[in-house]
This record gives sequence, structure tokens and C-alpha cells, in this order.
Amino acid sequence: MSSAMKKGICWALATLQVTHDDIDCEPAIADNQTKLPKQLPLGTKHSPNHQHQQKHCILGNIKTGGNHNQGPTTLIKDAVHSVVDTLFGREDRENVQPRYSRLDVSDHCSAESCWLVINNRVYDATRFLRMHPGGEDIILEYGGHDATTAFIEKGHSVDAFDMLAEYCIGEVIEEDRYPEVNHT
Ligand code: HEM
Repeated sequence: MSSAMKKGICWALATLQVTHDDIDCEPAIADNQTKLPKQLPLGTKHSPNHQHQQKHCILGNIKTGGNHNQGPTTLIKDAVHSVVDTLFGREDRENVQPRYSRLDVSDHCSAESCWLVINNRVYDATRFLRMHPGGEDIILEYGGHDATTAFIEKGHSVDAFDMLAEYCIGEVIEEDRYPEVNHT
């Protein structure tokens, strides 16, 4: 396969967008331990504003051997990794990260779905809200927005920076990136 074609497929996978609504795909992913994945009918119920529902379900069904304890985002990430591993081998999987525009992020500004951008990476802080030592409200204030300056200026510890990785769901698309803020 030519490298241009390879790059094209990587790009296509990377631009597939995943939102919290992907949770609707979870049964289709998990219910496949011993048989082929059940096909989720296209157009299966998602939130009315969901623009990429069909893509998500197709992607969700790629995964084989799902795990009920994993979050939907992890499952989708694994699904992308499975495809990349199959097509190109493991070494290329690091190039594949879901990409979101700042407009996509702005849809997730509630306690039901709370995303933040810190240094051009997108974090889904929804399940962390109640665990946040600084309180739920302060994160919610930044839900759907860029929280880089707030997060860094607060002086979060190294542990807090390390925790971010657990909630990272992708990165901001090239044209919406801001200069990175150094925190050392
Ligand atoms: C997913 C994103 C976030 C993570 C993982 C996170 C994590 C943490 C952690 C682990 C602490 C305990 C102290 C420390 O280790 O530094 C903390 C405290 C705190 N965080 Fe965050 N935080 C996040 C987002 C934010 C945002 C956006 C703000 C907005 C300013 C914020 C404000 C605070 C404040 C004010 C405290 C201090 C609580 C206190 O010491 O009384 N955090 N955070």
C-alpha cells in the first residue's frame, strides 16, 4: 500500500469524531464475546444533535472482545487501534487520535457531558467531576471551553497533570489550535 494511501486512511480514522453519545454503541461492542459483532442498525437512537451517529456505530461494531468495565471512549479508541493494527501494524497506531473542533467541544458543557481543552488536547471530565478535589462546579465552569490557563495557573500538582492522560479523548483539529502553554 502506498504511503499516501496509508496516510489518507490514518487521517480518515483520526478525524472520526466520538462523543459521549457513543455509549449507545456499547451493547453492540460488548455483546460479541463468542460470535461476530451484532450489527447495530444505522440511525439507531442518539441525541438529536448528533451529526456522526452512523459513523460511530459502524466504528463501534468493529471491536471484537469488548469489556463492560471500559468506558465508551476507551472502546472506540480500541476499535480504531484494532483497525490500524490490522491495516498497518502496531507502530502506526500512535498517529491515530480522534480530532475535534472547538465547536464540537463546546457542545459538551454540562454535568452529563463535560469536555475541556488543555493545551490542545480534549478531555472528557464527566466521570471525574464528582472526584475533583477542587469541586465539581469549578470544572463545569470550563465545560465546553479551553481550560489551559485556569488549569495551569491554579498550580495543579504533577499528579494532577498525570491524571489528565486518563481523561484524554483526542486532540483539537489543526486549524483550531492555540500556542501551547508551558507549565514547568
Ligand atoms: C480534568 C481536569 C482536571 C483534573 C484531572 C484536576 C485534578 C485536580 C487534582 C488532582 C487536584 C488536587 C490538588 C493537586 O494535586 O493539584 C485539584 C485541585 C484543584 N483544582 Fe483541579 N483538575 C482539573 C481541572 C481543573 C480546572 C479546569 C480548574 C479550574 C480552575 C481546577 C481547579 C482546581 C482547584 C481550585 C483545586 C484546589 C482545591 C484545593 O486545593 O482546595 N481544576 N485538581
